[in-house]
Amino acid sequence: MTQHLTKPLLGCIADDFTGATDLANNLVRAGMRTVQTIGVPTDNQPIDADAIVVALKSRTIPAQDAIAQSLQAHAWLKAQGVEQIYFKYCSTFDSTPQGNIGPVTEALMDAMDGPGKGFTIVCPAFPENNRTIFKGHLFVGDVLLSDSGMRNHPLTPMTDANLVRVMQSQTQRKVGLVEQSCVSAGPDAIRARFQALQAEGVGVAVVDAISNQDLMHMGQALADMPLVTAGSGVAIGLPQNWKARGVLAANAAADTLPAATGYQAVVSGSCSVATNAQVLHWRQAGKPAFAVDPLAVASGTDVVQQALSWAAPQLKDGPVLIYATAEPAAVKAIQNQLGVAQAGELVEHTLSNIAKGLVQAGVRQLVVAGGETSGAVVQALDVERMVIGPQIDPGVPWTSVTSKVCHGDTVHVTLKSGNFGTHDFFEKSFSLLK
Ligand SMILES: Nc1ncnc2c1ncn2[C@@H]1O[C@H](COP(=O)(O)OP(=O)(O)OP(=O)(O)O)[C@@H](O)[C@H]1O
Ligand SMILES: O=C(O)[C@@H](O)C(=O)CO
Repeated sequence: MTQHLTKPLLGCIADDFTGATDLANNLVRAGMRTVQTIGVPTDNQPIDADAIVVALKSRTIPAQDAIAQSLQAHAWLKAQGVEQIYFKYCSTFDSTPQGNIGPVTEALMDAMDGPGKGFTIVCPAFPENNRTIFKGHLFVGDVLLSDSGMRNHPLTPMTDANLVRVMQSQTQRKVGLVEQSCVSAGPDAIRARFQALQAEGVGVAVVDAISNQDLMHMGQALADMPLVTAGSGVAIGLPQNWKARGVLAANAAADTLPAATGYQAVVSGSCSVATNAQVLHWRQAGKPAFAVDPLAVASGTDVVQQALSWAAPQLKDGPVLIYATAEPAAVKAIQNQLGVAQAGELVEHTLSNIAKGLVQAGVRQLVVAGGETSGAVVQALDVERMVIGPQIDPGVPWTSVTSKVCHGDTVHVTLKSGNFGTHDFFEKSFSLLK
């Protein structure tokens, strides 16, 4: 008997791994059966899902490489038959003056065909996680992006909150703005504004959003846009379009994972404000924690072995934390000695080897903090796909993976974006799996 597969409707390209699970989480919660792949699959086997998220690690690599990988993902998704492409970046618009958000957006726009190909939006808003956009300015909680902890990010310091200006500095296309007063007026007003902007020669519109209601309005106005570029928030407004057309069944959130087994560990390479608070909370509770010193690694000490030998005898007693997380001044001092990219890579390499060793030692519930760190860890675990499970905090679900480093066993993994999660996130994650 021929098996009937549903053709995927939405194809997503995420520029980091935590961002990919964040997006997949929002799609699953909005009723789309979602599959997340690690990198671009090497075969063209049809995937039975409503949405596919291809997770790349392209946020901070050279722009030309990010473009090449994103175009490859785009071609693969198109071959799967998706109707709409979604380029997912960070809710804090993490990028450098060289990109990669602008260059990748332009390359994807060039690759589009059909009506609407010359126009797209930019919208990192995610109100549930306190990322809002007003008059083109991105707020993190109560402060402008440029006054938030993001100004000290180790790889992508964000020092300008004006998204029109930031995006314009990364793209040849003219950037315009759809203000919140228009967004709150509803989908017709937004569509009219899109047309007016296009008539003025605008190719990319930053769209304000301060609430989920704004995102739902925007979602309707995006129904026919072939390429959407956004954080994960905009995704909550898209499924309604397919539901209205009767091509998306009402799925109860498909977030059931197999039962969790094995030891528990946290590996943290994020230096964001929220992660620093989470590490502090863990340490202040007297729970086992091992600090990775990047300078020791650089001087040739086998820190991976040290960390694994430290962890081995205590894994049976409960979760352990291994972290390189540090406050901005300490990170700066390390970067001054090692170089920014070199320090980042060194720490990612160390933490991913530690994560691999922990899984080989029997860890089957693993919390990873930090987008770049998560990318390195998931690659080290040799994983092809992630199944999305229940949400721990907005933007962060548990997932389950099949890892080749433990002979195909199931490992429960959560990839926590740097600035997501409450201060007790690590403890809460494990209690949720029980
Ligand atoms: N002590 C340290 N000194 C220098 N660099 C560090 C240190 N600890 C971590 N790093 C590097 O800082 C970078 C942190 O980026 P990562 O994406 O993992 O976290 P994040 O930016 O907080 O998360 P997200 O991208 O999800 O917001 C990584 O490249 C990591 O290797
Ligand atoms: O959008 C966010 O903030 C996250 O999904 C992310 O991309 C962090 O790396």
